Amino acid sequence: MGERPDPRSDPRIPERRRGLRHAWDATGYSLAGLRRLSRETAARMECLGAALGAAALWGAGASAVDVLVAAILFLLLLAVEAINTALEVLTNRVSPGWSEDAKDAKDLGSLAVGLLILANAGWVAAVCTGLA
Ligand SMILES: Nc1ncnc2c1ncn2[C@@H]1O[C@H](COP(=O)(O)OP(=O)(O)OP(=O)(O)O)[C@@H](O)[C@H]1O
Repeated sequence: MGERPDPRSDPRIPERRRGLRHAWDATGYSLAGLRRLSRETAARMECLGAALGAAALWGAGASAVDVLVAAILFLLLLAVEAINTALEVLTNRVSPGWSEDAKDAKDLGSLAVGLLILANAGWVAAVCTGLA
């Protein structure tokens, strides 16, 4: 069996640095991820939903704690959407044709996002109706 080429020898992959420089680099990579996520229609729709939810919470006179919980749930949704997008990108790369595994991977990622959308909508509905 032939040896695999070391991907780190590709000059487009930045070298790993240590300490504060590592944290600085990681922040840059996260911002690059945010730019990539902003190209996803689903992420844009979720931001629109968050804006509508914020308006509903404001109209219902939600407390600061209610708004904090809603904000944390929304950040969790964006985080899972980012991981789902990464999963889709990798799935398309590994399995460009139809496969049961690709279907499972994408459907499960979709389920994770769907559950968090339910949690977000449920929380806003509970606050607005006085249940929470
Ligand atoms: N390679 C594949 N093999 C089998 N089924 C697939 C494959 N690609 C997609 N699917 C099926 O099609 C569905 C939609 O896939 P798609 O890639 O369009 O994702 P999506 O959830 O619409 O993503 P997005 O709209 O965020 O890009 C998947 O959930 C899966 O059921």
